[in-house]
Amino acid sequence: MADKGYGYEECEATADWLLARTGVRPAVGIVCGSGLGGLADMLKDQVAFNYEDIPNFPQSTVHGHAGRLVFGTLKGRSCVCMQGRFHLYEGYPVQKITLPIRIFKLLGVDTVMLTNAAGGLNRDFKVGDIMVIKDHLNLPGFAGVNPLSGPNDERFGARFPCMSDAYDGALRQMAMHVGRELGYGDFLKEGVYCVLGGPSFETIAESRMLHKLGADAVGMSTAHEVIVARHCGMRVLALSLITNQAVMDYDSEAKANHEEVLETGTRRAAQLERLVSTMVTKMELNNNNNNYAGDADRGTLACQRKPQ
Ligand SMILES: O=P(O)(O)O[C@@H]1C[C@H](O)[C@@H](CO)O1
Ligand code: HPA
Repeated sequence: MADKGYGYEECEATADWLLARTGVRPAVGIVCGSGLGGLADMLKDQVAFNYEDIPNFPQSTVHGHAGRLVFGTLKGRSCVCMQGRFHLYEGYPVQKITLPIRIFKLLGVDTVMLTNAAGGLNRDFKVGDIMVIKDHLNLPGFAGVNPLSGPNDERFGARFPCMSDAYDGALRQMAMHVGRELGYGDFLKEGVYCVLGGPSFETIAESRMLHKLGADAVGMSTAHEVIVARHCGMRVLALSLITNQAVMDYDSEAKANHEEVLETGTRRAAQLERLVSTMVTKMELNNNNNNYAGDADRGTLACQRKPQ
C-alpha cells in the first residue's frame, strides 16, 4: 500500500509535517461539505495550509471546495477543519480520498464532525432541512469500493471493524437537542444517508430504488470517511444539508444541479455553523486537546491514546 501514497508512514509524515508548523493540537476534526466551507471561517487564531502545499495530500478539484486545511480554536477548543473534501468521481482511489481522516487521527483528533450536501429522498424532507445522519448505505462498498480494502494496518485498527455503531448515539442526541434549543426544530431531521459514486445525479428510477432501500438522502461522500474514522476509533457526527429534492416523479420539471446545491449551502450556512460550533463547545472530549504522542512516544499501536 505504501507505494500508493496513503499507507501509515505517509500519514505519519504528513501529520508530523503539519504539527511542526502549528502549535494547535486539535481534538475535533471538521469536514466541510459542498458550499459549507464557511464552517472553517469560524475558527479563531487560524493557521491554514493549502492542500497543494501539504505532503501526500490530494488536491480539491470541485467548485465549492476551497482546498485548505485550517487549524484554530472554536470558543477555546482546538480544531482542524477541511475546507474542501475529496470525492470518488474526482478520480482518486477511495483510500486516497479518506487519507485526511487518518491524518486527523494522528494529529490527536478524538471526534470527527462531517457535513455534506445531499438530495432529499424522504418526501417529508424539504430543501434547507438539516439531517442528522443515523446510518448509511454504502453502495460503492457493495461493489468492493471500501476504503479499508487492501492490506490492513493494525496500527490504525482491526481488519473487520463494526459499523452498526458508526454514528455516535450520544452525539446524535446532542445534535437534536442543541438544534431544538437553537430553534431549528422545524428543519432538523434524522435519517439514513446513501452514498453513490457520482458525478452524475440520480435517475428517477435510481432515486425511487434508493428510497425503497431505506435511504432518506443521497450524496457522493461522507460514508467512506466515516468508515475510516471508525476503523481508527474516532467518534463521528455527520450532518446532511438537504440542498435539493431528488427527482422521483416522471412529471417533474425539476433538474438536480450543483448551483442549487451551493445556493442552498449559502442560505443555511449560518445555522449549520451555529449548530456545529455550539456542539463543539458542549461536547466532552477525551483527549484534553493534548494527546498527540509525537514520534518519540509512538508505540507499536500508534493510534492508541497517550494516558491522560
Ligand atoms: O462534498 P459533498 O458531499 O457535500 O458534495 C455534494 C456531492 C457532490 O460533490 C456535490 C453535488 O452538488 O455536492
Ligand atoms: N444527489 C447526489 N448528491 C448530491 C445531491 C443529489 O441530489 N445533492 C447534493 N449532493
